[in-house]
Amino acid sequence: MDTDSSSWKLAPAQWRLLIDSPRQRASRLSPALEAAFRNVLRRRYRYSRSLLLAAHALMFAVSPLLNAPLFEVSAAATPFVQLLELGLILPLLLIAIGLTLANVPPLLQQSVQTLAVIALGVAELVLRHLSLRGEMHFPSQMLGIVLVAVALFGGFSFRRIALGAAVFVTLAIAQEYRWPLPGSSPALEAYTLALLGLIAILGAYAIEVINRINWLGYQYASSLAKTDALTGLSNRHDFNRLFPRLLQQAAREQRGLAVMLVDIDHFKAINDRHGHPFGDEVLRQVGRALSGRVARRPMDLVARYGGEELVVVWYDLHAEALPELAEGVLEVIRGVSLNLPMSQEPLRLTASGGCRWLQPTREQSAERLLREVDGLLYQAKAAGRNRWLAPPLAAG
Ligand SMILES: Nc1nc2c(ncn2[C@@H]2O[C@H](COP(=O)(O)OP(=O)(O)OP(=O)(O)O)[C@@H](O)[C@H]2O)c(=O)[nH]1
Repeated sequence: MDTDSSSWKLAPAQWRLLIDSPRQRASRLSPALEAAFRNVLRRRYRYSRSLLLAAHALMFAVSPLLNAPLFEVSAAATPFVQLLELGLILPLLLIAIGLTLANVPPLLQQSVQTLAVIALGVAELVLRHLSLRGEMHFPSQMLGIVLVAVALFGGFSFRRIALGAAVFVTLAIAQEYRWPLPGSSPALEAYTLALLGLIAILGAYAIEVINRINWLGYQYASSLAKTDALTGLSNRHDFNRLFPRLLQQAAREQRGLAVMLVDIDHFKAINDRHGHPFGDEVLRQVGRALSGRVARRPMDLVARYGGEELVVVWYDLHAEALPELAEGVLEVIRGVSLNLPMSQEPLRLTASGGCRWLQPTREQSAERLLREVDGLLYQAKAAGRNRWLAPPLAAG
């Protein structure tokens, strides 16, 4: 389940704000959001980065065939060039490709890939250096092409690309001036390299902004799909998705868990006497009061189960803690402060609940558990409302 998202879960309106803010779209988000965004990019670029590395690996693998006829490597430089291509860069690229496709920690994957790309850049500079010293032919444009390819298909952050490109292009231009090729213009080489460097940097920036907008849009849409528009709590759909997974996780980890169904008392009368919009406002205020006040831990759930019915789940809970927490939920609802529309008298709001603590087994059915808790809620209503009921040991 997406429990890792709990530290950066935002309400739909907050995502909307981020989408509407040009600054947030284009530059960095808060550290937690930025880390989540980067994680997604890392996964998304896994294959394109592998293909990029594979294309270069192929280039280096066939290089022994091309060194003499195409690059015209001198006899003296051949052993060194072959060692660089086959002994150093090719193995590093192959390891980086292997790690990309294997299931290893993302940090290790990323570090090796970054190392492979840096080594690739250094190799290109060395080959061009040999070319400037008359040991082989290796056009300076090759450096720019590799840089653009890495910037567009590598999925590296814009900042890294900008820094890497600046260093790479500066070094490349410096050597063009330091060892100018007879008959060629270092200024023209520098111009081409600088232009390709600029394309790489601007391309990486544009891609990052587009990715960021897409990611924010996806987060906005998915938070809308999970949130009840009136109360701002999770909706039934999201609850139905998460609750069975939570039961399974509790069974796996042998954790206790409690579930409570809560129903606002005499809500029909509130609607009938004071109008549907006022009923809506009551639900809105109940949602606002509950969110962030009850079941606040990352794995807990608070959702609108239906009409004026809510559901709360506490994960990793001891049985003895339930009475106080269940009473706390009813107390938060009692504390909702609203004046009646006509008389301006304070509304007296109460709710009833049915709850149960359990340590689930793998066979535990979510539906059966909810039916059982619903039965207790029904009994709490029948017993006079404004109370919660649980199976005998923890009854309140
Ligand atoms: N304003 C408003 N009312 C809703 C909404 N969803 C459900 N309701 C109303 O909630 C009321 C629920 O009433 P009942 O299920 O009969 O129960 P009750 O009046 O709360 O009585 P008890 O549950 O027995 O205490 C119905 O009148 C529904 O129309 C909503 O989104 N907004």
